[in-house]
Amino acid sequence: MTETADIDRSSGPLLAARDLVRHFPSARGAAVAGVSFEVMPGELIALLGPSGCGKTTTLRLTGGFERPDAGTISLNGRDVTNLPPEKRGIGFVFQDYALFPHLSVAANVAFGLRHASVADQRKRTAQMLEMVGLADLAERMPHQLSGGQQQRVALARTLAPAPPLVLLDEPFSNLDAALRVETRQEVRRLLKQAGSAAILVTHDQEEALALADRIAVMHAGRILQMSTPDDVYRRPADEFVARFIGRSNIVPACANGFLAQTDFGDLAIDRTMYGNVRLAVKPEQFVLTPAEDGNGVVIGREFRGHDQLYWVRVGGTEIMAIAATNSLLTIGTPVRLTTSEPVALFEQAVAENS
Ligand SMILES: Nc1ncnc2c1ncn2[C@@H]1O[C@H](COP(=O)(O)OP(=O)(O)OP(=O)(O)O)[C@@H](O)[C@H]1O
Repeated sequence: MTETADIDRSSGPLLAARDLVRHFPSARGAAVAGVSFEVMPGELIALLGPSGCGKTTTLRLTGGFERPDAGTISLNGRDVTNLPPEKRGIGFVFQDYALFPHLSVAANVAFGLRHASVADQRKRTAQMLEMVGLADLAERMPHQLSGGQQQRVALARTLAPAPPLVLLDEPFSNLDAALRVETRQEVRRLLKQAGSAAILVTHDQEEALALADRIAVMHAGRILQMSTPDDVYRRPADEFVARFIGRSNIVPACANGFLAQTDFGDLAIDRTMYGNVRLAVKPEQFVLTPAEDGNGVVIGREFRGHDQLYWVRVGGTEIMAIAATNSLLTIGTPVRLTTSEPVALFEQAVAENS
C-alpha cells in the first residue's frame, strides 16, 4: 500500500482543542468534561470509546455543529470556537453518506467544487473519481451503487476541495463486515494520498487500531489516553483502557523491582515498581506449555481459526491465554503459564479508584 503524504510535524498543530466542556440541560453530568487534544497536519486521529462517552459531541464541537460551554478550538492558529461549520473549511463524512439522490456520481463530487470554474470542476472531479477507483461509474446515480461505492463517492466529494481536515462520524457502520475492513484501508490510503488530516469517531477498537495514527480513548466525557495504536494496546494508561482495547487479564501482584509476584509465579514487568500493583496482561502475552507439574489447568477454550483462546485456572484466578492452533489442548490439561515479554501494570491505588 502506498501512502504518499504523512504527518507534517515541522509546523504547529493543525487543530488544537483546549479544555472543551459541553453540558446538555437534560443530561446528568457533562457530555464533554474537559477535553484537550491536538491534530497535526496529515494526521489521522480516532476518537474511540463506549456509547455515550462523548465522541460525537467532541466531533460536533470541532466541526462547529455544537458550541462549547467552555474551552477553545483553533485551526491553523486561528480561533474558530464561535465560527459556524461553513466558515471553518473542514470536510465532513457522515454515517449515511448523504449523497444527493438526484445527482449523478460526477455531479455529487463536483458539488464540493461549485465555487471553482467549470473547467477546474471537470478536471478535479475526474481526478477524484480516478483516485477512489470510480472513474467508470461517473454517470451512475447513487441508487445504482453498492454501499461501499457510495461511501467512496462521499469521500471523493469531501476530499475534492482538498480540506486540511476531514471529520468522519462512524463512516463504516452501514457496511457489512468484509466491506468495512476493505473500505477502512482504502479510506486511510485516500486520506494519506490527499494529505488531509482526519478525526474519525468509532466505537470499534479494531477500526481505530487499523486506521489511526493516534487514538484518543474516551470515557465519561474525558480522554483517558491519546497515543499510537501500539501504545494504547501495549501500554494502557489505566485499567479502563486496558480492558477496552483488546481483552486484558487484570492480575493482582506484588512488585519488587522489575519482577512482580503473582498467584502463579513471578512475571517480568515493563518498569520498576515496588508494592501492590495490578498487571494488565494481553492473552497473547502468555505462553502456555503442557506440563504435568504446571501451575494451571485448562478449563475452557474457543477455536478462532489461526489460534485458540484458552481459559486457564491458576491459583484462585482465571486467565485468558492465546496459543497457536498446532497443538490443541483439551479441557483438563495441566499447563505451565509464563509470559513472553514484560507486561504493563498499574499502581493498586489508581486501579481501585477507577
Ligand atoms: N442533543 C443532546 N441533548 C441531550 N443530551 C445529549 C445530546 N447529545 C448527546 N447527549 C448526551 O451526551 C452524552 C455523550 O453523547 P455522545 O453522542 O457525544 O456520545 P458518543 O460517545 O458519541 O455515543 P455513541 O457512540 O452512542 O454515539 C450522552 O450521555 C448523550 O446522551
